[in-house]
Amino acid sequence: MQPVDAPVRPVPRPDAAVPAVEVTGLRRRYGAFEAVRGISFAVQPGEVFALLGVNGAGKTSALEVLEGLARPDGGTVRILGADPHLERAAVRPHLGVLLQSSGLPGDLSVRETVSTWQRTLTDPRPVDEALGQVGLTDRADVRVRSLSGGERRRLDLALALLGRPRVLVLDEPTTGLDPESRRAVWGLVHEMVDGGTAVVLTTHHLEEAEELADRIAVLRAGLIELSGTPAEIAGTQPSTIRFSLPADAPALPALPGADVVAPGPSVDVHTRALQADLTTLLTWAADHDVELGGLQARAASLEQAFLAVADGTPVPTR
Ligand SMILES: Nc1ncnc2c1ncn2[C@@H]1O[C@H](COP(=O)(O)OP(=O)(O)OP(=O)(O)O)[C@@H](O)[C@H]1O
Repeated sequence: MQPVDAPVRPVPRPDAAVPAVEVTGLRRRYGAFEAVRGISFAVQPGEVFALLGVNGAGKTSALEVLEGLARPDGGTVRILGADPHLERAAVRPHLGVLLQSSGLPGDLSVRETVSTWQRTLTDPRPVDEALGQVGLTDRADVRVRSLSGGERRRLDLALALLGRPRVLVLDEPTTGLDPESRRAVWGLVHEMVDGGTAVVLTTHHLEEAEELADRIAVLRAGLIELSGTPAEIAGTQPSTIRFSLPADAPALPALPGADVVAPGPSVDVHTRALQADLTTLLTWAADHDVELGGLQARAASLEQAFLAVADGTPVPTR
């Protein structure tokens, strides 16, 4: 077996046609329990890939293998063509990692923490630039233990970005951040991606996945249940037309294939033919001089698709 941290072949240059991240049939076990049960995906330079899933779905267990912190129990992981565990010395200079909890020493100041980290890197950003990026310039001389939770998270992110990584792995990057800081983090991720960095992230904020991710995989019990662009994933669920009817309205027209839920005057039509069914309803309403009160028509959201996977509702294959 190759010793950990042995000098190994360098990773390919940025212009090489190698996926930034390639995960094939990844499995991760804790004793008899298999937390990740054979997942595969690839992420290209300049792409953001989000792993979503309810608590315990296996996201962190998978990310720890990408980060080189754990070995797979099956399958392979390659970061820039190299094994992040066995070829750690080659991968590490190009990999930025934001763990779910970082455990930084509390008695160092923010500046000392960044300077210490900087010494382990080959081409780090200057400390002031790193602190400015995450809005911690004014907190540079404060001890880490005195930072708020959100400030500490931003320091974690500064450390992840410090080495100008080609691959960035972010485990719940904005948990605990206020809405303004969250937007600032999104801006930083966009900047990194524009510079060609590949990003793999997990989040419980679906609007974050919608904002950042080019592609998403939804994990359930260690398996990828659904994957695609945010729009493709949302599109696995029916759209909804919602309105209310006056008491004397005639019977609704037939809407073949739609699910019509009308517990009283309010009506929900769940449909995979939004435009056709909306046209039928509007024509019917005009013909019968009926007003569709509070009419709304909306495509399904990522949240609906996510909840359907979490509930174990079968997702139609496309
Ligand atoms: N060290 C461990 N020993 C035993 N089981 C573990 C260990 N770490 C994680 N697990 C289990 O593996 C499963 C997946 O955990 P993991 O932390 O990967 O989930 P997750 O999707 O990241 O969840 P969360 O959203 O809560 O962070 C869970 O059932 C968890 O209890």
